[in-house]
Amino acid sequence: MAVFTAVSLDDLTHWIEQFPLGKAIAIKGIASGIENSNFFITTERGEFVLTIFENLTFEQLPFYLQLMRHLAERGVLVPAPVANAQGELVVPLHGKPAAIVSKLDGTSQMQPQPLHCAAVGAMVAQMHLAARDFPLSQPNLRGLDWWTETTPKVLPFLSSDNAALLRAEMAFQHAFATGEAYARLARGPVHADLFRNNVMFDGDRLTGFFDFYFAGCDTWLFDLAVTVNDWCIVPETGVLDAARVRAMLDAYHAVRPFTADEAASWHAMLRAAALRFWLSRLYDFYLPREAEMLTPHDPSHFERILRERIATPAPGLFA
Ligand SMILES: Nc1ncnc2c1ncn2[C@@H]1O[C@H](COP(=O)(O)OP(=O)(O)O)[C@@H](O)[C@H]1O
Ligand SMILES: N[C@@H](CCOP(=O)(O)O)C(=O)O
Repeated sequence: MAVFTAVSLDDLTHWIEQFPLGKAIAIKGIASGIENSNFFITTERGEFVLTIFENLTFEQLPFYLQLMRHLAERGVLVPAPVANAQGELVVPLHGKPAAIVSKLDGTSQMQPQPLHCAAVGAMVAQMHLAARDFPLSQPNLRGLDWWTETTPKVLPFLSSDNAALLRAEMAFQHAFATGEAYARLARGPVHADLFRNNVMFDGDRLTGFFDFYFAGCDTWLFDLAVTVNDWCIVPETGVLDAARVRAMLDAYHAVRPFTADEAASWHAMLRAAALRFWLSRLYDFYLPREAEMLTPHDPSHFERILRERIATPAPGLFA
């Protein structure tokens, strides 16, 4: 259950007066999610999602909310934040930062077919292009610096085999990230956590990307590698499914053509994306935060994916 901060209809009734949404009619806690307290709310103007941020601060939030607004204004399917009468997107509720965004239709597609992967690939490319002129900047807070900081914290908990894998992969990724091809990769604001549970489909129609709270500036290729590593695999083994990978990459390429540097970096980037989530899952598993109320995600899933990516040549980025 992921409502860490309770909000009653009474609380909402007063608080919502500052938004142009009419009267509050209903509020319902959302059980899924691990970071924040989320609610579906119904007002005279329709249905929205209210989020109370349990870990992010008032200073950190404008990047995420402004990015969502920027993308929504450019036709990328993402929840549009609602500003209050003062034009603020983040407002305190029960002493914590809170925001209201539009509700996306549909549900997550947890058994994607190539057509779903193609829709996601095309929208990822549109999102990258639409964010090029986004004026705010924030690094990917789960990037190489965080991996470097986190590695010594989790190493004591690992088997010698896994410790060796982590050390070796960190060395490989440091070398990759300081190389010449890497420096030339296109970059900008990216979602950085575009798993199946952060995308909505209404039937086969993509209705939007959400949960932008790991977004930051990083390479576009990293964003795509994170997405492929969740959408285009055989879940039990982590092996890439050729048809889904092809569908996603070709759809992305049709909107924003890949470069030769990206093609040369693709294999290392798939490994980087696997390492990123292996590390965060190890960290959440062995060093859980106090407020954590859900069973942490299984770290061995991304250990398997990382080993598989290291062992197997990557499919070509483009023909
Ligand atoms: N804008 C939205 N439109 C529709 N449903 C949403 C929206 N935002 C969140 N949800 C629902 O709330 C759930 C939890 O949201 P999520 O952002 O994943 O939480 P957390 O950040 O706590 O992990 C999602 O699985 C989804 O069902
Ligand atoms: N996608 C990450 C964890 C972040 O969870 P989310 O539900 O907020 O996307 C993982 O699978 O480790």
